[in-house]
Amino acid sequence: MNTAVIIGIVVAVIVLIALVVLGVMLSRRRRISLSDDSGTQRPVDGTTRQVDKSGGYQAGSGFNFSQGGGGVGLAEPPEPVVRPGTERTEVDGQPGVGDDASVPRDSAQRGIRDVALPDADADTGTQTLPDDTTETSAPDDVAAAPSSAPEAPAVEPAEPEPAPEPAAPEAPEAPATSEVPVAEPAAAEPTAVEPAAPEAAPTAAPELDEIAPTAGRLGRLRGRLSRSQGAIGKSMLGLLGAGDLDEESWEDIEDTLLMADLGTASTMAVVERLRTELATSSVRTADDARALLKRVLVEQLRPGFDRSVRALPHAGQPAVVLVVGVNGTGKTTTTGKLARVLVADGRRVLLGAADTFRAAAADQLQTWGERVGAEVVRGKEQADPASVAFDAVVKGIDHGADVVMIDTAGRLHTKTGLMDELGKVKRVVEKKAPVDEVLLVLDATVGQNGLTQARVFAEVVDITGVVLTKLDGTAKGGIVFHVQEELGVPVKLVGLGEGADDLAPFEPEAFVDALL
Ligand SMILES: Nc1nc2c(ncn2[C@@H]2O[C@H](COP(=O)(O)OP(=O)(O)OP(=O)(O)O)[C@@H](O)[C@H]2O)c(=O)[nH]1
Repeated sequence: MNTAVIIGIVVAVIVLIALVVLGVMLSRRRRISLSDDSGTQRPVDGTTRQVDKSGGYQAGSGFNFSQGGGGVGLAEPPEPVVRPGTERTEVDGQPGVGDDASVPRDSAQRGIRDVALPDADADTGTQTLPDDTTETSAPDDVAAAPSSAPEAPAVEPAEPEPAPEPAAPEAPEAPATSEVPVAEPAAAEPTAVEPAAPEAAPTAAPELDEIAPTAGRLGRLRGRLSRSQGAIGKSMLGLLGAGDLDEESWEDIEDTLLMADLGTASTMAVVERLRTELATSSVRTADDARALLKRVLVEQLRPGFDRSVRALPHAGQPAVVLVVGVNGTGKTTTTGKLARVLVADGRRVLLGAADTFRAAAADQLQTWGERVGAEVVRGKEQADPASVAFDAVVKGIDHGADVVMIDTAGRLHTKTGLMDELGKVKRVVEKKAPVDEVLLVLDATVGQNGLTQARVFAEVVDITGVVLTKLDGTAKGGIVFHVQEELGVPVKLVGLGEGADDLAPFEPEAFVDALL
């Protein structure tokens, strides 16, 4: 073998080795960039922190957001949702005005015409809204069917014929000025949100609110629970601290819990645990009684539940949050309050005003959006809500929003047509993107009636979390126990006032602390 051949072989070997090394380096670099996109989250307590990529993170005792898309499950899976079955005819205590409760819930439902939507992928990136106002119009087939438009309600919305599922509205090319419609918040200063004005904004940027720190809100708002504090905490501690408990005292304890709306199952479970614990451990002081009661109540609140709100983007798409509930429970207010928290967390939020019955509802949401720097997609009055929700999600995807929150119209759970319409809103949205979170907003002051509502909503749209509002106005904070027990769905957020920052993540320990 001559020298030239040997040199040739050596060169070939070196080139081969170099190629292998290069290949390994390239594959490593690709792996890093792939897993790098969603790992940095900005907690809402004002610090910047790297978190694991498992989806959820704990921002101190602040709000806890996670990714949906099936990646984040419940730490403690809920028991199966209780289906109402024949109980759907239960209408005791329901509002009577215009109520169609006399229509049996299990009677044949009016059909919903399926109209083919464009392929989910086919129009991604091309669909835009017609103009900067972000107002969407009902698809032609909906607009052309005035019989489906409900009468403007005096007390409650009249039951409309469900409109046909809309085809995605054909939208003309958007003008260049609407290229960046989702405000980019200043993530570095989460408590004083300064989103950059969208390029399209023709007027001066609206004055943005300062957002109260989100960490430890439940603790700070504990005074708001004073009414429940008296009804549960003080009464129970008084009874437990009275020394040896005879049967009559145990009955008083039971009554106290029932009156605070814990519901029979939770009341029995709490009493049982207290009896067992008192038989085996000595409770001599008020502190002992408090510690025991706290332990038992916290356990009953299932601390293992995953209460994170699935509002983080995943797979390159925004999270989709649907907010549902009966009239006046606080859906719009909650949507606005939560948008504030998300914006403070550095998220791009887009709000969909799918309440097309009341123009005031969309205006209300628009005001919230302007105050926090979140864009609002709204429809014409009486437009098909499913169409508006669909448009909002399309726009959220097109413009790189992190989360699209859809505020739906209040509807009585006893109204078959309105409940069908809500089911349709979810189905239509899901043709574009999965709905990650369905938050049922329940007014805590209505007590047991809230449970009846919750059962029907759970059946129609598979709720994933409950927001209990107006806990500041009731002595019946025990409804939290009942809702979870009955639905197997976690209470994720609580409303503790009308103020923009009076929304807190629900934390069993802090909640029980506030009660005792
Ligand atoms: N005290 C108190 N009031 C609240 C709370 N949440 C909402 N509200 C008030 O409840 C009222 C109704 O709130 P909305 O957000 O308009 O309710 P909604 O469910 O969107 O109403 P509809 O769209 O008509 O169904 C408003 O006056 C809110 O300020 C809360 O946590 N505490």
